[in-house]
Amino acid sequence: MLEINHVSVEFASENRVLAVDDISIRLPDGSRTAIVGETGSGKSVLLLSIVRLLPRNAIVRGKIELDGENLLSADKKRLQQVRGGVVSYVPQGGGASMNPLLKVGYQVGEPLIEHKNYSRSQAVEASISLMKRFNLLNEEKLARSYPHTFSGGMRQRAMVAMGIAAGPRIILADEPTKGLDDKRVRLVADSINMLKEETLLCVTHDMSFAQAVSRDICVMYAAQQVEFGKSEEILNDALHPYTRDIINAMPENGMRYDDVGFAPAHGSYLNHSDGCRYRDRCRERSEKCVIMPPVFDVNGRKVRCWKYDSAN
Ligand SMILES: Nc1ncnc2c1ncn2[C@@H]1O[C@H](COP(=O)(O)OP(=O)(O)OP(=O)(O)O)[C@@H](O)[C@H]1O
Ligand code: NI
Repeated sequence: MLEINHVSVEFASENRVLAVDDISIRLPDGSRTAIVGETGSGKSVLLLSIVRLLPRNAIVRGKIELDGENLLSADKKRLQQVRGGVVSYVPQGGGASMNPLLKVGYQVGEPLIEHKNYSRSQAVEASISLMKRFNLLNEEKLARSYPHTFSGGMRQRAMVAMGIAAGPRIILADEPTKGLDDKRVRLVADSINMLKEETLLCVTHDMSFAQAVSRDICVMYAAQQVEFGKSEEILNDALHPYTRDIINAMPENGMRYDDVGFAPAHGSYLNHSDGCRYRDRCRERSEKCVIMPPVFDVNGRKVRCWKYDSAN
């Protein structure tokens, strides 16, 4: 079980930026959660905080517990064991983060050398069978090729294969479908859905992809969690006005994502005194929204919106 408990991340640059504001998500073993939200909402920073890969000017508060062990206080050696071995992180922009100078077979198998003491040739063997699991086709040849000979979609899938090579229990994937066409998005979704037992936490811009790979959805807006619940319920009946807006913006609903608008200027929300951050864009705002709403529980759904204040 991975538990993100009241986690906040602030960057101590000239202008302080609160990139993640008091996020709590429980990830029981085998759970599949998608984090959705627009550019700058703090999705990547949240994933990076779990594997402790944030730059040094980041101040992380709260707790991130792996079976009760707080990863925020783990030492370097322990983190090395956890990363790749227990929790694997598939970075954003799959292809771009592959090393252009190393053959794909070696790169995909590298976590096995690092965490399972495989020899180089054993690791390449294993990576070929992993790539077969992901139907990359011509896997032996691919293993001997350099990343630039892969298409974007193949690289993404090779990255996911690399992420699971050492058999981690928890997979964190950042935008594994970024820049891919619909067909390739489906291929990545299929690859991810082949993983049955692992816990998945996947960041995406794409609601349809979130629906395809997750059972729970966490919606982030301006560093906060605004809605959390079962994917099916959220897609059928979104409660937060922002969630509703992004669902209406799904291509099949005839609107483009960008039409929804943009998040407020970053760093402008270091405190809660400005009220609900979605207020200016919200079609359902009321006088109460000048006060920051807390997270309300609506039949198991968590929603940060005054509309669901049962004291009303
Ligand atoms: N090293 C850093 N120093 C200062 N601010 C940062 C740093 N890294 C990220 N931020 C800020 O933190 C906020 C959240 O960024 P983050 O990358 O998590 O957004 P995101 O939701 O992943 O967006 P995208 O969908 O574009 O990937 C942004 O305002 C960003 O500018
Ligand atoms: Ni990101």
